[in-house]
Amino acid sequence: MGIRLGPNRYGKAESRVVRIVRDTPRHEIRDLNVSTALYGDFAAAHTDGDQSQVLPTDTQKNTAFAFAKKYGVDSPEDYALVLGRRLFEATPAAHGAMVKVSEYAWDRIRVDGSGHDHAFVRRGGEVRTTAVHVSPGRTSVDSGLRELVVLKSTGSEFKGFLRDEYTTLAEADDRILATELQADWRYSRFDDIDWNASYASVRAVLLATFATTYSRALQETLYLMGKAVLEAHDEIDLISFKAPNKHHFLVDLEPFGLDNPGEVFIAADRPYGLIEATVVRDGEPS
Ligand SMILES: O=c1[nH]c(=O)c2[nH]c(=O)[nH]c2[nH]1
Repeated sequence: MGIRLGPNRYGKAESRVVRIVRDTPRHEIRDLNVSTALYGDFAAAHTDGDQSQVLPTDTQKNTAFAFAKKYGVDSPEDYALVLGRRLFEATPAAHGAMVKVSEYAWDRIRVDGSGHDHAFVRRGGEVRTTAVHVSPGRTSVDSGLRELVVLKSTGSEFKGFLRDEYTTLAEADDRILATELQADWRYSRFDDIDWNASYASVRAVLLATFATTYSRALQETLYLMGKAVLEAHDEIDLISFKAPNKHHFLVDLEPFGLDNPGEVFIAADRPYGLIEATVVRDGEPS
């Protein structure tokens, strides 16, 4: 029985690239975690110890830093596209290059009512992401966010569910709905997109929809959020969610002679329901 090399790729993971724009006293900061990978005809490196076609991961890392200087970081997407194209073109054996970027946001520290020129505080909350794939047939851009933690203290129920002999869950007419949202959306085109504006708008649509729609289940809320994004953004044809249901259980305060009409909860960290869904524009492959 023969043995052969299966799928493989290689690259530099998690280069922490911080770009400061300091052309004026008012500095700007972009803080990125960059991972690159190449795939293609790299069999000889695995089977013959032949590195002649291997662009070192060290070079990939160097390019990530050099391009932050050379081209700046207008958006994670623009940066990932130019980096991905370069790595692909620099490596004849490559069939494709992938660049993944997570961006950590910083806000200006407010002093006497205005934002400081060069002192920043890391914004809590979500991480912005993009994944760019460069290959001869197709370039794709998937952007998204992670760790967007949201909660609504009413406007959510869960009832009418299937029951069997192991079901103990009580129907909930009015519960807390909370999740730590992961969303990834796919751009159908990428030549004329204002990436930063598109990100800000998708985020705003997700939050507004979460806030203003009544929830009969997290599944319904995810679907409504995805639908709202696709309705508002014709440049996006698919959005996927991964949403842990961060359960909040009402605490029984009766032993202490206290009532508890939806006021005191225990936030359970695990286990959690994990709801995943993709919302797709009609006619698009999912
Ligand atoms: O929104 C919910 N969806 C479920 O599928 C589910 N299952 C469960 O126990 N609680 C919930 N809540």
